[in-house]
Amino acid sequence: MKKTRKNVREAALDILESIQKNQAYSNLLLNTTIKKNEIPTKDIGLLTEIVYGTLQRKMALEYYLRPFLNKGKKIEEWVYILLQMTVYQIVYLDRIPDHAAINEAVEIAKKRGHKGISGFVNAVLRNMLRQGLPSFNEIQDDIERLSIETSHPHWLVKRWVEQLSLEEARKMCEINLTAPTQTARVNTTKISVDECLALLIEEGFQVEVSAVIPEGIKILRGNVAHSTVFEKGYLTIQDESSMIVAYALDVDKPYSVLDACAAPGGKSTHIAEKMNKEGKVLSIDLHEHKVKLIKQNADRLDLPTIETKAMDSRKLDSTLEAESFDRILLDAPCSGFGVMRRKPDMKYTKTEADVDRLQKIQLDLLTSVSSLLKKGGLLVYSTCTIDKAENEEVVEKFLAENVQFERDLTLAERLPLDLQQYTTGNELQILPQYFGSDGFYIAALRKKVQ
Ligand SMILES: C[S@@+](CC[C@H](N)C(=O)[O-])C[C@H]1O[C@@H](n2cnc3c(N)ncnc32)[C@H](O)[C@@H]1O
Repeated sequence: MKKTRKNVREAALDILESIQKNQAYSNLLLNTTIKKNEIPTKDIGLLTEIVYGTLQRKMALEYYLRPFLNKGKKIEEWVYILLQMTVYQIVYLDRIPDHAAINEAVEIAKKRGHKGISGFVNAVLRNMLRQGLPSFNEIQDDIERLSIETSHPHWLVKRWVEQLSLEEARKMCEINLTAPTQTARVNTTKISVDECLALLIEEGFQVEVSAVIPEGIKILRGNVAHSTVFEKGYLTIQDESSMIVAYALDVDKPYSVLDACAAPGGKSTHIAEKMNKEGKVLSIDLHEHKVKLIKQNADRLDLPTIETKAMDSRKLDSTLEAESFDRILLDAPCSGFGVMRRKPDMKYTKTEADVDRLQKIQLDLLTSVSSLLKKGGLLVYSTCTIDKAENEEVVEKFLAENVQFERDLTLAERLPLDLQQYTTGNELQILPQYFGSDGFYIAALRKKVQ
């Protein structure tokens, strides 16, 4: 039987439809669709852009389309998605002529549906071009306008405006619509930053040193996951904000460290590198398959001081010896609002109830691991979210119940100079707009000696 391959826009429509139906992850679907349809390398960029862009801007695209759709008339889901992805190309992709985007949409509608549907698609899109797009300024309410204009759910924007300010919320919503720059951490137990940069440049990558983390680098062109430098264990792909954690944990000596939520091992490996392969790091994660990833990374980076275990860190106090670790990191499971631009589908699936559910898990984890810390030891709590309920509130509640802990007010002193400005007492909140990293939160807590 002849295999029918789909072109870029048909493939994009398939992916967006699957995400809508099954809430499957966009990155996995992209990879399988590219393989299945043998999408040529030169078209992968466009496919990725249409899929991510349409997802990123979904609410704005719906707003643009609204005046041109008959309110009472139900349209099939795939037709609605086809319209959205075409409007995305018309409005946001300058290199695609409007008529080309419309013609492609009409062809897909004809092939998948019938003449009636293709006529409808053609009419809606051409009407829109003729009459122009509705302006967001027609929306009176600030929160609603920001929500629709930047395609973030209303409840989330409201929360951010209340917790930050309208201006900060706007900056964050806007940066969430842009593609992140790849960053990586040099394994300084194997190579210096300068040598690593030189090797990457030799391999054809465009790279520069991070402005905030001494061992961090920014990749301006290319994907270093496919480099020889990566294969040799000289690099870990990691966001700059995640690299701050090992600094906060103060691991300049060969300590005994517990990383209680460790997979895939980005922070465990950084800690082991910072201790220069001395001391020990016990890296635990709930899932066996994820623990394997930590092991793989530790092996690739040649870090034998990392030991891995699959366990529930809410129950560690019954298996590990009390007060046996100098340092404990709890990089907790969280809503991930700080990494939204990497996972745009998340915007439409998370709910406010998730935040409350997560706070309970975070507190349970924190309480459980706290008994394993030596007196005078340091406990770092971190998340890749920017929501106070999962950050400041968790820390406050934990401290209220655990009087043997106090805020460690020396956090700023341990951080690279340019990051110190973002700390308040024992806490650090990074918003993505500060220096283009993910949003991230860190709190440092000390177990009192007496
Ligand atoms: C934010 S991720 C950790 C990322 C990791 N620290 C890194 O830098 O690569 C949170 C991790 O917590 C794990 N996790 C969730 N609940 C857990 C539990 N009860 N016990 C241990 N690990 C858990 C998840 O499987 C997930 O891998």
